[in-house]
Amino acid sequence: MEDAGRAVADAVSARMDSGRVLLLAGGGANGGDAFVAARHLLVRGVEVAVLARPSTHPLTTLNRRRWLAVGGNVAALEPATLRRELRNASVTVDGLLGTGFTPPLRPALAEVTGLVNTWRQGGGQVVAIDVPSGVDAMNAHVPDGAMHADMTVTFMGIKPALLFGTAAALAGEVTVAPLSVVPGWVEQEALAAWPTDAQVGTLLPRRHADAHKGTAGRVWIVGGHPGTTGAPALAGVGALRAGAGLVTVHSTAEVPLVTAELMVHWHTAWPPALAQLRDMARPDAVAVGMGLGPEAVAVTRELLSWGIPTVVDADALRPDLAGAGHDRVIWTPHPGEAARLLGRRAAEITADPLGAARALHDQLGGVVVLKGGPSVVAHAGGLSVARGGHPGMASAGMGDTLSGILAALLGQGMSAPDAAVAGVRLHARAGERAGAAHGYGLIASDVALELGRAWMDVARSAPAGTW
Ligand SMILES: NC(=O)C1=CN([C@@H]2O[C@H](COP(=O)(O)OP(=O)(O)OC[C@H]3O[C@@H](n4cnc5c(N)ncnc54)[C@H](O)[C@@H]3O)[C@@H](O)[C@H]2O)[C@H](O)CC1
Repeated sequence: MEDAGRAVADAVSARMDSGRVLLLAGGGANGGDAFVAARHLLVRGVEVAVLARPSTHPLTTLNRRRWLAVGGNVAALEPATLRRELRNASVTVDGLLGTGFTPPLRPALAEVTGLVNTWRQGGGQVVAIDVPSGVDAMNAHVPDGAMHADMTVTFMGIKPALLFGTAAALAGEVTVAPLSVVPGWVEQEALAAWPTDAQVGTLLPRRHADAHKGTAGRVWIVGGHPGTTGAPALAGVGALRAGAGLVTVHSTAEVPLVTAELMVHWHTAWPPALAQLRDMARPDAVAVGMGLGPEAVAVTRELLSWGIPTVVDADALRPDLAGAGHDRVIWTPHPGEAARLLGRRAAEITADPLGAARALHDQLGGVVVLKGGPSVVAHAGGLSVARGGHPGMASAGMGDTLSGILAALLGQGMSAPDAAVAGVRLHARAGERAGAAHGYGLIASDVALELGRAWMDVARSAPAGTW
């Protein structure tokens, strides 16, 4: 609790250079964090006021006493006192309810969150402790009356509500405060990893002076059929822009020549084409399924039997292929494809992306990338959630581009888990860059063009000497 409160005080100090801080302390341990934060702010010379509900947690009672012992005051949290204090506050710290919240929000607290949300709309800043009050930490759905925060300082790993759905919009900027616990405890106990660019950057392959297109990876894109030829082309460009040395599209459709660097092998039909592919030198990685059409399952089953690093996407994401995979396969469903694979509704997938990704991994094995904002990676080592991205990425072809990126990383020798974690972040970072450059109406080609700069952003975030 001491570490937590100090982290909150650090975050508040960083957001303001003057003004009065109002801290709202609930009865549980979330309120205890607020009392600790108030004490740290006071000794730093910050003007502080505390309004509190009766303490029901022993550590909150203890820290309430410590707050009084350093000369702090505390008044009962009532609507009238809250209105008065809000008039003088620049920042309000929400320490009312944390992970102990059980919906629905009781009327007395709903009145409090309503007053603070109205104040915030007038320009005040809200810093939430652990989760915004009224948000169920484990659920992306938000009950009415929850607090709206500009920043959330959370502890002991990320919570689903801070990452997905409408709940994430209430959290504002999220930081995970390190608490002094037994080393490895967070990794073991945390629901999901939320790797920083510094961590992702260490995963990326290095390019050396003697590199050539063979060492940069030979990738096949197997997809397309008459009428859907853009998907494999976009995947091919994604692979090239993610560093693949040689990319060939194999299709029974006339794939457009979108760039001279992308090779296209036009086959007449799949059964004879598979015999041809079997006789060719195996690629270092293959991505299959994009726009592949009705023969996707048969073609994918054959490619999976080769045991090479494989990305399975789009038309190939069928329950028939469960059990046909292996450890070097990355499955890349969006929520609709995930619903088809799991026999659930898409709304169930988006309400609990971590649970859905875990269920998909149980069904398919290998590595699963449940695409979304943000994407979730599920592998034998656990779950990992991508940071960043851009809402403009909600447009056709973004998934095809991601499949190409993943195949390129596999082709450069990355393990399937590392390729998935790094690939979703590179894709998201490129989306952020494209969003900043193009504003509204992003297309997948904009994102592909930013991949090289996104790669360097992430790579350079790694500890000095890594790159
Ligand atoms: N996880 C860690 O290692 C740390 C957690 N810390 C902080 O502790 C809170 C969780 O504390 P807890 O006492 O379990 O619960 P809360 O303080 O969130 O709230 C419980 C409090 O609220 C009342 N309550 C519950 N539901 C409702 C409701 N619907 N309406 C109104 N009131 C409700 C309940 O009766 C209790 O009185 C965590 O978030 C962290 O901030 C540590 O301090 C840091 C390490």
